[in-house]
Amino acid sequence: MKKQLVMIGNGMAGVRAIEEILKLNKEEFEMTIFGKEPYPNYNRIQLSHVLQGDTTVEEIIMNDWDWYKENHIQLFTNESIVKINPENKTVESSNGRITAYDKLIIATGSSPFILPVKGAEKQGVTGFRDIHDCEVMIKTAESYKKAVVIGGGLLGLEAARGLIDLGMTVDVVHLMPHLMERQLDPTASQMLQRELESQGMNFLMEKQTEEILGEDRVTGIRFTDGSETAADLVVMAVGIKPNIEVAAACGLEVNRGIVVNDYIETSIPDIYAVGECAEHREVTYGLVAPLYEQAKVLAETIVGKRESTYEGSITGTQLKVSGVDLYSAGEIMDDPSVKAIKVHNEFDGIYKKILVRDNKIAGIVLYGNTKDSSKLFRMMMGKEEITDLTDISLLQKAGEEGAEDIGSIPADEVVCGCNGVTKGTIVKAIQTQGLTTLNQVSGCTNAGRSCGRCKPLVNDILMHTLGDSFDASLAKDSLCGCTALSRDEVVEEIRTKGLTAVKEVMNVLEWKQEEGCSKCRPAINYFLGMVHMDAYEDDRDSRLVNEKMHANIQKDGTYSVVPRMYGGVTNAKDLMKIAQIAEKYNVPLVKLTGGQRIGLFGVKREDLTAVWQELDMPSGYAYGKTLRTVKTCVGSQFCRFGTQDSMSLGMELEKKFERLDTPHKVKMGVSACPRNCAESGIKDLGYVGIDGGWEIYVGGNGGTDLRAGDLAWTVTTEAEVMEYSSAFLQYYRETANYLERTSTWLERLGLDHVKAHLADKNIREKLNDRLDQTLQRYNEPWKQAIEDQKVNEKYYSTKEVELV
Ligand SMILES: Cc1cc2nc3c(=O)[nH]c(=O)nc-3n(C[C@H](O)[C@H](O)[C@H](O)COP(=O)(O)OP(=O)(O)OC[C@H]3O[C@@H](n4cnc5c(N)ncnc54)[C@H](O)[C@@H]3O)c2cc1C
Ligand SMILES: NC(=O)c1ccc[n+]([C@@H]2O[C@H](COP(=O)([O-])OP(=O)(O)OC[C@H]3O[C@@H](n4cnc5c(N)ncnc54)[C@H](O)[C@@H]3O)[C@@H](O)[C@H]2O)c1
Ligand code: SF4
Ligand code: FES
Repeated sequence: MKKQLVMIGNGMAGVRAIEEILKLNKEEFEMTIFGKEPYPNYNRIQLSHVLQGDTTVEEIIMNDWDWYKENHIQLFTNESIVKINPENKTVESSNGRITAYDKLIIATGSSPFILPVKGAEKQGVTGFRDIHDCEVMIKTAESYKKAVVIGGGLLGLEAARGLIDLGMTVDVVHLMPHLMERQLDPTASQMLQRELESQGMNFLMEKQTEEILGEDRVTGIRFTDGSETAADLVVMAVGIKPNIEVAAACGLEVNRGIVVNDYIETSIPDIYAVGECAEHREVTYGLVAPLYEQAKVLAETIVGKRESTYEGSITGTQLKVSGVDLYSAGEIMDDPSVKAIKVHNEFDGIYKKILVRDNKIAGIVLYGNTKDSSKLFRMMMGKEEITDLTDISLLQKAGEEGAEDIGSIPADEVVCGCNGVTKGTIVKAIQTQGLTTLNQVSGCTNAGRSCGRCKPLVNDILMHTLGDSFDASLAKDSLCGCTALSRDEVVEEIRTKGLTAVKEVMNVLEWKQEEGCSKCRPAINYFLGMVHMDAYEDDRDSRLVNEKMHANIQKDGTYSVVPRMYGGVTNAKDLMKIAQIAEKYNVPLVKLTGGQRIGLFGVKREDLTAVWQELDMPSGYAYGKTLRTVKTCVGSQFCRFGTQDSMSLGMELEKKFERLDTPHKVKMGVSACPRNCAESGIKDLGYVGIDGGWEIYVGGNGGTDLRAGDLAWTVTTEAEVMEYSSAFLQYYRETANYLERTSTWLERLGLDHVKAHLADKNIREKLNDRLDQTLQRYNEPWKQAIEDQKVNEKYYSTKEVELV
């Protein structure tokens, strides 16, 4: 009979230990896992990205329900273990279920530390630890405006960034004079604070919370100095405490965590503790890298190998906030026992500090450029002598950029810090197992499976190792958790099997979830339209919510109305009409948008159809994955510098491409001279007039991932502008991942590749033809709502609309 292995906790460290055990011996145990949360194993680290709106809960599931079935693991979710009985080797669950074990792993993780202040139990006070907390914050942000995050550590700052992204105003309350004082020295900390302030965070430093104010629900916070701040939501991010209660109650030796030895054994035979709940050599850890090391050792211990021991870890930290690049490891503070090598370039916002003791690196703090982090960490961990190195070779010149030279990275350098995976391991896996995609490399080596920061580098190693045989188009990432098929495979199946409807695609291609998810439904609808061109009937209900409504939902549940104004040009008649409607419907805000349009903000859902009917103007698609706006300068018609007629080209472009579905939003700019008043350099397609023609720039982006467009073509006529633009857009439509901007798409395929492909006149013509055919299928969306009562009722009556 197989031995019974029971695990308490279904989190990151515990399930990693199970994976390691399965790798060593699939047959030895019958496994049962109890998890307090109602989900299969998910990537807790990515909750910050869920909150920041970069990913969804579905996408962060690491081992789905099928994985447990396939590995014959009995999983009880929503069921906590309340008691361990070491005498008769059983555990008891919150449902009263008694389960016997031969070996028991405790992997209960930690809970957020909630400050024991008056009012901490009020509604609107939460920690940030699990999917539920994340959902509470997202929901709160729908109806409330002001959040206060207590704690300026890693978690607090990532939470604050997410809450800003959700539209809330955020105060971060911090006890100490400097943020992240355990990871950064004051210089780096101040640089971080300045950056975060520029992103909209407000800091209340050196404040100690005394009381959470409000009746049932929080309304504010009072500090010990008597000052107060208002709050609709309070997120406590002041550290964590290991979950040790059940372990302590059964007589296990506990301190801050459950005490384990170098084999990850507790004080009672056949009971083990791993992860944040475990304490090893008086240290508990709160990052996955050391926990995964523990998991590996534990697996060997449990299968009786007992070869490796866990010796403790030094950890490196990074913050997952876009626009912030920082890294720290080891010691951080200058003191008489260490010498520091520092580079501080205030112009480029770069700070690098290495602390050296006895000619060996003792600590690293990097801000603004963390390219050297792996190299320095390896040197620190290997206790390398640095006597022969110059300061410059240790710390590359601040601000020095350039592509990573993959060939020069030594094989033993750790590429994925979370999972301790070296370049050598990745290269070997690619070569020996014939891997061709990032997903496969992650699956085999674990690299990239946790915080995800190393993924670009792992991908570069993949490309470098495969050399000429690397084919970007083959690089396979599955479309979403509902299918193992990649984007390209789904598109191919649509073409070859002649699939014509979203549901049909999901049925025929055996989607794991019958209804799909918010990631795949809009993508499939887009692919179907792209493949079948004018023959496809759009599935409106599969679209993202703003597209489904043909209006952007605002944070208070009202909508915006942005009529089309070709090239940003309007006239007195339209302006009067807009003004009258704004007055008639009490529109609270009339504002010029960044794309030179007039937006009416705060329109009630039930007024939308009437507003559009009275406007009698085309929709500006300010909400869509489509051409948004073509921004133009006044150009040769009025400006004395203008060499070309930018307004007329802008209007022509906008009239041609309006309503076209694209993988992501597309913006254009037309400037009539290189002074570039229409900011053509940061548009997906930007045009700059020069003597005798136009320069066409592609792949620019003025948003979060700022990118200057690349000059792709210089042409002489407007007809050529239209031909190249159509070809470029259609090639992007046909090859980009859904929700991939032209900037990332272009970086992925490479400018040279795109230019070479479109250099062929024949190819350009075919792309133009397919785009023209597709354009024939679009109608003015508001006309349909105005004319069709059913559509009007379905989407614009005051009944709740199901959000995708
Ligand atoms: C928002 C956020 C961002 C993070 N970002 C990073 C990062 O960038 N890098 C990094 O390295 N780390 C990060 N971390 C920390 C990392 O997620 C944790 O270190 C890791 O998840 C700990 O794994 P664990 O298995 O010990 O605990 P957990 O993942 O918390 O798993 C423990 C599980 O046990 C369950 N449980 C507890 N008691 C019982 C019981 N009695 N019965 C049954 N089940 C029980 C819990 O509900 C939980 O599901 C982050 C954490 C958060 C919250
Ligand atoms: N990027 C990452 O690696 C990452 C991201 C999120 C969370 N985490 C992990 O999650 C865990 C929890 O993170 P955390 O930031 O809560 O813990 P933490 O202990 O790292 O930081 C807590 C911060 O709160 C401050 N603080 C303490 N009491 C306070 C008070 N009364 N008022 C104001 N500030 C106070 C502390 O000075 C400290 O800077 C940690 O283990 C962390 O490593 C890691
Ligand atoms: S880009 Fe040149 S032509 Fe256009 S408005 Fe500016 S200065 Fe005038
Ligand atoms: S460094 Fe975090 S997943 Fe690789």
